[in-house]
Amino acid sequence: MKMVKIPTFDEIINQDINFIRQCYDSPHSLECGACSKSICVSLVSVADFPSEYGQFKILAFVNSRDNKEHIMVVKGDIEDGENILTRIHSKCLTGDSLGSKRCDCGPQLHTSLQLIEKEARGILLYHQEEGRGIGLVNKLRAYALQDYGVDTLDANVLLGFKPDERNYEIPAEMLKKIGVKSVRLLTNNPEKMVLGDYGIEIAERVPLEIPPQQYDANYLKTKQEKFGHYLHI
Ligand SMILES: Nc1nc2c(ncn2[C@@H]2O[C@H](COP(=O)(O)OP(=O)(O)OP(=O)(O)O)[C@@H](O)[C@H]2O)c(=O)[nH]1
Ligand SMILES: [Zn+2]
Repeated sequence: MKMVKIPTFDEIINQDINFIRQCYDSPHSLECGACSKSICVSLVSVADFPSEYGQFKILAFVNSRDNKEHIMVVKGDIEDGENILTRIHSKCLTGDSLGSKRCDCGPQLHTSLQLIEKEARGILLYHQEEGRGIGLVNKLRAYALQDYGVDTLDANVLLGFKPDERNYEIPAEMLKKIGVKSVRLLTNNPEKMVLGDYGIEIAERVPLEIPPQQYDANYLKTKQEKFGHYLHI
């Protein structure tokens, strides 16, 4: 067997991306005793990520609170950290991976990656908040309630949750970690504009509207009417 020297992860992270070199200087470890913030993230791997949308880098992070894993797909030179086309995509196993027609998540994910590729620069951050933060099983229970005519907001409440349990602290920390200062955020969701409160400037909101289809029309209508999403339907 031909022997090759396998670098350490520190070396891998440092070797070819300048912006990552800067952020990896962070002294904070996974158990972040050193950090005064309520949470911080560590960048733990970077690898090439060729996909059907183009050539990207894929970055892996873990957070200091519960060691949960987070990923980010990065395109192009983002070293200046300014005005970066960014999508914070909340996990949706059913829509992202199984082709669900109950929601617009799958098409939003694919469109985001296409737009980032077209611009030759940008970030897709995959936010580990399945079902608006209630988890997969509870989302599927919410679906069952919706099958009896309850809308997505009321279904969450009937299950004992807030209408939306997500927050954007970890995404903001991940973006700061790689030197991002301002973003052009791909979203229709006014709640995501809170990113500004966590120290990431939102230079612009870029709409990401997917036309309603047979099975997601009510879901999108509820997003517009009850969650205040900027949708034109
Ligand atoms: N609780 C619950 N979550 C859902 C339901 N349908 C989709 N989701 C989740 O909703 C999340 C997407 O959030 P949305 O509020 O639809 O949209 P958004 O990502 O906040 O807004 P955009 O940035 O405009 O896409 C994903 O995590 C999905 O898994 C549902 O009926 N109930
Ligand atoms: Zn979805």
